[in-house]
Amino acid sequence: MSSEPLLRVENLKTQFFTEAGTVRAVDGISFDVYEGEIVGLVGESGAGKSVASMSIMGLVENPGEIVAGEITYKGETLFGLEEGPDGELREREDALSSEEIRTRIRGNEIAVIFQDPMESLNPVFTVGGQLREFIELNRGLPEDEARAEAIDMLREVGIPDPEQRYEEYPHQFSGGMRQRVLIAMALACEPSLIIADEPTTALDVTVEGQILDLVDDLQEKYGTSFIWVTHDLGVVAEICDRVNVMYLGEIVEQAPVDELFYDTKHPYTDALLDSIPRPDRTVTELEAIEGVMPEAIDPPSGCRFHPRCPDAREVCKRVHPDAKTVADADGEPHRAACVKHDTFDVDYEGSSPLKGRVETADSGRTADAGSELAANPAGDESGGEGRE
Ligand SMILES: Nc1ncnc2c1ncn2[C@@H]1O[C@H](COP(=O)(O)OP(=O)(O)OP(=O)(O)O)[C@@H](O)[C@H]1O
Ligand code: NI
Repeated sequence: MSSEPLLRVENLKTQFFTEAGTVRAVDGISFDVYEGEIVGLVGESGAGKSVASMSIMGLVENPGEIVAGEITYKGETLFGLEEGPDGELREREDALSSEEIRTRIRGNEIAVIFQDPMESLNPVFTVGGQLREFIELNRGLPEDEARAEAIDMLREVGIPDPEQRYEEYPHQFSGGMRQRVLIAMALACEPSLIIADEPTTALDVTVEGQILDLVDDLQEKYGTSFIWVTHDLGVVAEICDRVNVMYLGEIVEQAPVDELFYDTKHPYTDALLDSIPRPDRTVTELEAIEGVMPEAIDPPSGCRFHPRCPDAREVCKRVHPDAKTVADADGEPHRAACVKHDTFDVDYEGSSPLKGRVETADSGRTADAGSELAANPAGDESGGEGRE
């Protein structure tokens, strides 16, 4: 791992100013992505993973705004604030303009893959035509070269008979094949970083596994870095090198992937791990996280996870923990935001355990929500009964 990260996100805060109040969607997160590594952003629905991704891409839309922090990519400032002469915060002068980010960074340097390929592919044009046009526009290649390149890319991402499939329309492709096309598109400009926002969530597990294998291979071949957004720690285990666990806009644990799994330091990560379906356990035996995640408009006092945390004590209601290094992971810091670790020095041991914690910020919804995360990891509407 080289000393300078490819991407550095420091104390990033992104908020939405809505009629109901200020949504603190991303609330002071910091993480790095080094060259050639796959970094996970994991957490339940609403944790702020997508907003964090959009912030990096400079794609936060009204009523949203990045209100604090710094984003640095290859030594250039994508976002940064400074105090102006009038004492007001303003965008730093050395920060790239939105025009520069659009033309020079997005697509060419940092590409995105979204969950739903049908939103990114135009149904009325052939798959090959769209890929070819994208390559023509972004790499300035003449049409015939771009066509050859597009076919090569389709082959590269494992589309069989690429010459023939080139002429087909998106609806003629399966979900997994469409996702492969999007990966081809993301790779087409040879970006240094790809942000993948739950690209395999809608796929069945077999196809998901194939896509993850493909990404692993391509990552090795091209040396591309990835930010992999998912709610699924199983996916994290399969492809990530390092992981950031998000809860209500914050990163509550950050560690190399093996450390995270074998020396878990945050009760929320523990709960997420317990809710992963495993072959040796059936769904009914899964331990679920109690309650649902509260709203980012009015987060709980102290530690935001305390209303659902099995380890919560009185002190957790009062003290808001910022992530600190709580262990050394082969020379890399293992960070956690939980006061049960001695580093925090707030007399957790002397504090009395919270009882009857099941009521949360909105107790009306918690009655049967105990198994929500475990039974329904995709957050879809189908319910989780019978899921393996
Ligand atoms: N345009 C918007 N206006 C108001 N609030 C928003 C907007 N977009 C996102 N939010 C809020 O920001 C918070 C974080 O949302 P985000 O989409 O980043 O979550 P996520 O972790 O990506 O969840 P999921 O797994 O469901 O995709 C949520 O509380 C969400 O309601
Ligand atoms: Ni999302």
